[in-house]
Amino acid sequence: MATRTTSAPKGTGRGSSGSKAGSSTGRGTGSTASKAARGGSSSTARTRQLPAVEHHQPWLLRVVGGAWLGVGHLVGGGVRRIGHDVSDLPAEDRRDGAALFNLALGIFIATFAWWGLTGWFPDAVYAVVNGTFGWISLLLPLMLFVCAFRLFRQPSDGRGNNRVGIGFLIMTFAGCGLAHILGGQPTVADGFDGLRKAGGMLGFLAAAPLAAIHPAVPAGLYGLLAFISLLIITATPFTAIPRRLRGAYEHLMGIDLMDQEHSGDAHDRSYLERPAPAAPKKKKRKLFGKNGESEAGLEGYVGDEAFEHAVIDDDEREPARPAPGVRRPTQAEIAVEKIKAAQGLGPAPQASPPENATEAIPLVIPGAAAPGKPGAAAPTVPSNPVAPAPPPVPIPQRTEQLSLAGDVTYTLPASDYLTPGSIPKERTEANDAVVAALTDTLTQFNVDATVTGFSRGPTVTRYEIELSPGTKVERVTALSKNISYAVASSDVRILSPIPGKSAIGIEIPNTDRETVSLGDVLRSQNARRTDHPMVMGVGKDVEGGYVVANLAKMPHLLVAGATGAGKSSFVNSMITSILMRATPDEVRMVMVDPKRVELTAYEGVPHLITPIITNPKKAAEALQWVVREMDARYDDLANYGFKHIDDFNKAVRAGKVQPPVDSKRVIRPYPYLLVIVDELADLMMVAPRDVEDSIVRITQLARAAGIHLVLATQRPSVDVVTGLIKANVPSRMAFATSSVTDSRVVLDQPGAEKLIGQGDALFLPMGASKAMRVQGAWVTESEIHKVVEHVKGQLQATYRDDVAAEAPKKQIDDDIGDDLEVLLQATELVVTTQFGSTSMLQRKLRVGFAKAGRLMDLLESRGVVGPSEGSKARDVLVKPDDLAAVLAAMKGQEAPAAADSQTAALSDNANANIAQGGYAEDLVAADLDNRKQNVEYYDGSDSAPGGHGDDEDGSEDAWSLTGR
Ligand SMILES: Nc1ncnc2c1ncn2[C@@H]1O[C@H](COP(=O)(O)OP(=O)(O)OP(=O)(O)O)[C@@H](O)[C@H]1O
Repeated sequence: MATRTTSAPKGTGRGSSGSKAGSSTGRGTGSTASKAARGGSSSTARTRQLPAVEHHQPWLLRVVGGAWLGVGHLVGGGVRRIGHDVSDLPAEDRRDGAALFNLALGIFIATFAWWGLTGWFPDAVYAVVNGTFGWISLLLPLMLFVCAFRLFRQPSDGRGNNRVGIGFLIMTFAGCGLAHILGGQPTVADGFDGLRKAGGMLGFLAAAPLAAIHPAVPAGLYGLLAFISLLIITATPFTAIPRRLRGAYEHLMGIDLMDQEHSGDAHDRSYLERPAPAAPKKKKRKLFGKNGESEAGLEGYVGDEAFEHAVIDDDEREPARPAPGVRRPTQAEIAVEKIKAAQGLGPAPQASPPENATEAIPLVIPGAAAPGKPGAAAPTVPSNPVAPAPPPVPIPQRTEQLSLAGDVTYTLPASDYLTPGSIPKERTEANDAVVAALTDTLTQFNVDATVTGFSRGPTVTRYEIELSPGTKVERVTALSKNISYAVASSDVRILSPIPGKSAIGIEIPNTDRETVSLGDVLRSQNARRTDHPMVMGVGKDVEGGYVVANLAKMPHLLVAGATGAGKSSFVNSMITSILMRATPDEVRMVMVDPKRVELTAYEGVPHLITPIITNPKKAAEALQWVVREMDARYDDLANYGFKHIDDFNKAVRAGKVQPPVDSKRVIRPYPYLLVIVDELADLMMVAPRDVEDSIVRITQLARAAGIHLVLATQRPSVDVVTGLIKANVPSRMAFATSSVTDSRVVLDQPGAEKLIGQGDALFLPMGASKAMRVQGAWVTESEIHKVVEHVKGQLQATYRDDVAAEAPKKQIDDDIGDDLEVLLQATELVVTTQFGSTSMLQRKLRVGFAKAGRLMDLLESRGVVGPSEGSKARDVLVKPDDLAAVLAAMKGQEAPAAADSQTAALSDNANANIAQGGYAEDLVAADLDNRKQNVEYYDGSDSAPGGHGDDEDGSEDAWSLTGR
């Protein structure tokens, strides 16, 4: 009390606040902690008082204190470097003074208890210590060393340190009692020597009164107490004892290693060490390997994969908390089961054999009482232990992909270009304070619910609340404003329930956010689980797990958020991920950056197919080029009978795709094509119809062609992200939006408006029902520069000049050339028969296959027929009645008056064709030229190449695009 009176701010006239503080402290740890959580004035006042206290310290004390701390920091620095390095602990979190004290005391006691140092001073202290604790004093240095080690390395884990300290105290007490019984129950009358050889004075006082009843009473009681203290120190709940014992046994016997070999780790190791391919049976099954191809070779197709999803799963992540009475098997148990199964001794392991135990590891919070259960301690369980930052193991180099087409050797960037991030904190005092504040709030409002744990992510911590039976969920959700008030944060988000758990989640921003480095995400087990070139590091989720996703499976992504929310940083992480993992032969990119600044760093990387496009008009044209590229790829897929480009590529690599006889075409695997638009709004302003049409066309079909769109915008309004675009872009990444309306546009649900910006995002990959909160991966400018310099040093960019070039406006006649006559005949034939078949043109007009295909393309571009539909005949869009008008328009004559409407309809058709799959009139020439530039023209014999001569749409066979 005296301290509080002196430390209250002087002369501020706030005597009442001082006394209020006094009373609140009197309520115990919980309320003090809740005040800390509320931060603001109380904590500020407290920090302000400190210098005043220090000022009044005598100088000698300050010098000695400073020296002590100096030595503490020195020793602490060394201890923190041992094993798993935690040397970058923030200075304000350290407790080196207290740790050094424990260490010094331990050494001091050890000098005489262990090493028998004599002298008047050690003898005197020995007499005191040994007289008090008996031979248990031998163990004291050990306990003090453990405490010192924890305080040096985990000073912020206050509750954990207290737990260990309390455990040791109980253990000492119980040990002395036991030692007294085992030492023959000496009495004081027998002399102190007898007491010293037993449990000392403490043991005598603890055990003698009970021994009067029967010696078995203190023996049993203190034996039990010693056992309990062991559980407290090791944070082992009763229910987990068998599991821990088995775990320890298996660890000692080396069974855990076998377990790893049998499970995911083996895959990772094999990844690094590249064992001979002859031992796949023990490997975890990996369905899709490089370029999404099946490891099983050509037998597997992309379409074999059920429940496809974009996020690379974290097998090691704790699954949902098991229902009461059901326990998940441990890794070790699974290993044992597997071994038994392999030996024919038992069935293969089940995913979750029911057993009567739970997994929770309660950590007791002193003073934090569970609501509705007065006096009961609320256990706090980090529901999902935070994954430590992955050790800086280099991202494995994929040697098999290092040679590019044309015998170019390509080395992927070294993983140390991306620096490791800060070590994640598992739990800080702020977390404990929030737990106390939440508990207080629930108690105040008489809600029968308990804060059962929390998981700390980089940006927010999710606290879990479990309701007592009969308590309504609404009773907690209705408290959202009170909770915000109690924790002094307006960004509280309530999840009811946490997906996969019977618990309510309350997400509260961390006062000490952590940066998620892209390097760490790409080095994580999840990222190393696959070497698919389209995998990107997304960030870290609320449970501290690394989120890694495959862009090819999204298959298109909308990134939206207010300015400064972190979109561009996300796009940077995405591009850098690709540059780190993929060669230009595997992934090519088209970057559209109307803002002109965001993506300039990537100019010149060999993955680009065209220089970065900054002009919105050209960007719209580039999208149309993508449509054409997609169509060309589809033609190949249709001609060679594949449904997905991965399967086609696989067949090409296996030499199973041969170009048509007489063709000079060299068929190469198609790279994935990633089209990144950094500001969609700018494009939509210039050419909304064209852009929307192209996007819709690409998004509807491009997945199988290996073409993927990423559309970013800071204006997620309905005029930018139109209904059509939304319907076709299934994956969403929402950064903080300025309104709930914007959140609904992006995610179809509210939530993004509650995000706290700077990389805090809700990720909704295709197929997921609930958005996942992630802190986006962060990559610095200098890291980007290093990576870009490296890849530019490997290979020069070779741009295609037709992507964003002005589409040449050719005259119709030029386009048709000498073929006008035959085109007119073809038109007549198709319109009168209402049958859009290339083979028919070939037969009736007696033209070669290639020419029939070209005529069909011209008819499509002029809106006479619809787009190719594989082997089916094309739709005929012109009625026989309108034939005259169409023919006149083709000849360049004025359309007959009666046919005016048809001419208009014709041009409408042509426009509509853009959306439906055809090309606008003025793009046709570019398209054809484009194909000619990149293809070997199959100068057709009458039979279709590649054995597809009977296809109705055989024209498509005549044009073969050379894979780049
Ligand atoms: N993942 C992240 N981790 C840490 N900080 C981030 C992250 N993402 C963004 N930031 C911080 O937020 C700032 C703004 O981010 P960014 O430029 O990506 O926003 P934006 O949404 O692209 O904004 P604009 O639309 O105005 O370009 C960055 O400079 C950085 O300081």
